[in-house]
Amino acid sequence: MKLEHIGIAVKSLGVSDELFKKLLGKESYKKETVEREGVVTSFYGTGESKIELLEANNQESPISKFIDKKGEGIHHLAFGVENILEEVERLKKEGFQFISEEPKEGADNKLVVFLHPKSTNGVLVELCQEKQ
Ligand SMILES: CC[C@@H](C(=O)O)C(=O)SCCNC(=O)CCNC(=O)[C@H](O)C(C)(C)COP(=O)(O)OP(=O)(O)OC[C@H]1O[C@@H](n2cnc3c(N)ncnc32)[C@H](O)[C@@H]1OP(=O)(O)O
Ligand SMILES: [Co+2]
Repeated sequence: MKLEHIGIAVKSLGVSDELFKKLLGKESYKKETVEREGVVTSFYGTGESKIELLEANNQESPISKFIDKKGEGIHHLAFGVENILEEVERLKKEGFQFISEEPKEGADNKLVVFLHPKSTNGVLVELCQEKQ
């Protein structure tokens, strides 16, 4: 597995895009809304991995809840896999708990699933596979 992206919960993409543009010395290469997750995303390439900024677009969004409880900051780690269904089966056998085992459409042309942070040392983990 490779670290594909780090998801960062932000209150305002307008503000945080300015900050990350200054920090990384480059523009976001893509902005995409994923309605099902209640998020607007903005991506930055950083070598082999990416930074995914996440702003909530409604009050029920996981990002709204996260920011209300913990404030802005690292929200999840995403690992890129070749075959997401095989990885789900492998990790289930290892005792990990999934929020949902069925891969769903994520951002940036990916299928995604999430492991529950309670089974991964308090860190929300996403698995993602490039869509064919
Ligand atoms: C853009 C698409 C995609 C991509 O392509 O990259 C994305 O990245 S989408 C990102 C947003 N989507 C998600 O986060 C989906 C998965 N998350 C969830 O299903 C939920 O957020 C959750 C993890 C199941 C928590 O939901 P819920 O139980 O309703 O919220 P609570 O606020 O009650 O939290 C329960 C418990 O979990 C802790 N928690 C919540 N979020 C995180 C987190 N990101 N990292 C670590 N821990 C988290 C929360 O603190 C609570 O803990 P306790 O207080 O100890 O019970
Ligand atoms: Co993500």
